[in-house]
Amino acid sequence: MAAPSEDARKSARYDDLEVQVGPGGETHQVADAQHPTLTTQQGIPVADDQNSLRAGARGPTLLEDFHFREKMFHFDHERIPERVVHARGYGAHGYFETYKPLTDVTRADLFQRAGEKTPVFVRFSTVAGNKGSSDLARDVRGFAVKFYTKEGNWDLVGNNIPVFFIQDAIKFPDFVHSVKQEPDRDFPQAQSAHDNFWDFVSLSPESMHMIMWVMSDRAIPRSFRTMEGFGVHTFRLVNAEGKSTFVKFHWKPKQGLQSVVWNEAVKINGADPDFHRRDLWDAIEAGNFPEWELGLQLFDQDFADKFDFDLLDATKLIPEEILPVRRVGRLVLDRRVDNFFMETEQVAFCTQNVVPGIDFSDDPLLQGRNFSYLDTQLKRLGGPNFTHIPVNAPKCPFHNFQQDGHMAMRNPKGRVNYEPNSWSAEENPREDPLKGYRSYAEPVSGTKVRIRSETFADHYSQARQFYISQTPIEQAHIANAITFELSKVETPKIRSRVVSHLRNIDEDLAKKVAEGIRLKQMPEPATAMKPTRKDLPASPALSIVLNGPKSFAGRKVGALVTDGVDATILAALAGALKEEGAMLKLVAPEVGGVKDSEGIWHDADEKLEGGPSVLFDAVALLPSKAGAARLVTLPAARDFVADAVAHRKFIACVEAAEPLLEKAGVSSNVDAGFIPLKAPKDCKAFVTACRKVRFWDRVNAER
Ligand code: HEM
Repeated sequence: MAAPSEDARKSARYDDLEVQVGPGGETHQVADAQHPTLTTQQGIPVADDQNSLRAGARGPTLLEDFHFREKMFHFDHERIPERVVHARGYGAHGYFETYKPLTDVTRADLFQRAGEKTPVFVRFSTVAGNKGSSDLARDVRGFAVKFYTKEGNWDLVGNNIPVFFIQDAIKFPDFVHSVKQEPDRDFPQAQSAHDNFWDFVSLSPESMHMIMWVMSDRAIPRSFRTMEGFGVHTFRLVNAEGKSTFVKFHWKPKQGLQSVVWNEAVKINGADPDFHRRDLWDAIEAGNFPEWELGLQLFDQDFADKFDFDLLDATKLIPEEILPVRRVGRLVLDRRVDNFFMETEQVAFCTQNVVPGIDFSDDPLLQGRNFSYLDTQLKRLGGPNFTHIPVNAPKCPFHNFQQDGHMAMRNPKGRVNYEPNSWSAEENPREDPLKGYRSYAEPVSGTKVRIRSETFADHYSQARQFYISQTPIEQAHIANAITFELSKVETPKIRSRVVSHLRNIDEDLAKKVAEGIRLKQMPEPATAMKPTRKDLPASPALSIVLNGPKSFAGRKVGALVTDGVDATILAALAGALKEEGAMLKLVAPEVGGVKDSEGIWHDADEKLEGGPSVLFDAVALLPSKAGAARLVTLPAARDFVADAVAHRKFIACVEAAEPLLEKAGVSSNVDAGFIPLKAPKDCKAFVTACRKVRFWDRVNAER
């Protein structure tokens, strides 16, 4: 039998595409003017990427097939360890612009000139879940910013919550073990609603302030774009004269604060587990660049001495009403990554990456973090040279004598690799006492002890202050969240112990939770090292609802449409949203789209079953009469409406949608959150109403 020819290919057409097929029917696409030649990693041109080299068309694969070997070897080694915490994240590039020089408080180069733009890379993340977990987990969000300044990289590795669970870094492994999946069963994934977490919490009263925050809507943000960020610890700024000023860092979103409600979060996780990353990607692609202002709370030792709490304790914050936040610049994210792995996955933040003019405090949590990040990245990124990866490399000139190690890409040039030396060489850097980093000369002395300072012992006062600073709906959400989580805890003693701590925070909250989990007997309040201070006033800055957006810009309306949708209303709605800077997404029974009342075709953005109302900030019900008759037969259409009502969204509806409202069991529920669209001009009123984001006054709506 004649040997089969490798050239025996025929032309074939798959609808719009012309290809070649081999004798086995496999598709071949060949290099041409638009498509460069495929090569191996060694640059060798590849003739056939569909078939391995075999002894005969049906024979065994040959060991000499270097192309197959290289391709499979590389694939086999694609994975690297995920981060031990904050594994799931999403990043983007942008810049930071300084408003005014801050020479009075810091010599940090990026703060020296008004209008100076410093490139940044930002990575947002959840903490507990694995890399493939859902975005809307109830969790803290990481908010890590790498500033590529002219005097080196400064990493502000923060969170969207200004306090933390623990006071001393030595508890971090225990805390993280407790919140991640339980070790014997490896579940639950990305959830704190389980025994181990609440067991740890119930035995760690220092976590109570943070618990109030993570059980609040802060832990289920609508978008990375609508959350604040915080450096958490007290840091130091140091000016050219060596004077130190303490600082707390804040990021204030220009988009305003906005969160989802829990029932919505649960459903978003099913409908679109990538909700937050898609949102950031879409916003940047649409030119809708998210912005935050950098805020500083600046204070000196006198303020610290007079303040009610220890500024070295990361479970405490300074209310903005006591110490206003000075806004000093803006962060704009205007460029998505080119490649997720190269940038977002390989970026390595570290609290120890500080530049001249920025320094640490003795916060024992911060001190421990300073050790942890480099250590973990050595393992995660496989060697000490991860600063050679472009996303981690400084963008200013840099020179040192560090060399070799796995994957070294830029050893010093020339003969010199040590100093002092007597060579004059191409690359021969020297230290610079004037420009170089100098640690703040803080006098330090003390007895070597393992002891927690008594100044860290008040665990409840600020937890209470946070709770009383919330609006009633937000307080209800906190009570519901704790009730939900404790209902997943199987051990009754743990549930009861948590309530014993809540009694030290707010009796009414403790009662609501106790009733919610149907506790047989109310526990005594937990022994408190320091009694709860009830005189701390509410801080309105801590509420999300009181700090919502000023406009509907950057938000999305989901319009439920069918064939025959009123063309003038649809056009008016699109126009009003565009004017506001918001987006319109069409949801239709089929993804192919609908024909409007004037016979014009509109492609749909989502098929109804894949585009539930939880994905949108507000909805519009725009079916034709015949369309509504069809929608009432579709469960997904009824859920679309019922969920929008339950989640207290603004709902615009044409008259023809009435049967759908009725079928969803909500027609009797009509309130001022429903905006009838009788004429095109009503669309503007709808968009104006949407600026409030939610119609919180809807009675008994939430499920
Ligand atoms: C003792 C306490 C802490 C320790 C030991 C610790 C340790 C770690 C470790 C090992 C990572 C993974 C880093 C990597 O693989 O690149 C990480 C990530 C992170 N940590 Fe912490 N952490 C602590 C507390 C905190 C606190 C209080 C914050 C917020 C202020 C925070 C914010 C972050 C963020 C945002 C990331 C993700 C960085 C990224 O996006 O790559 N951590 N932390």
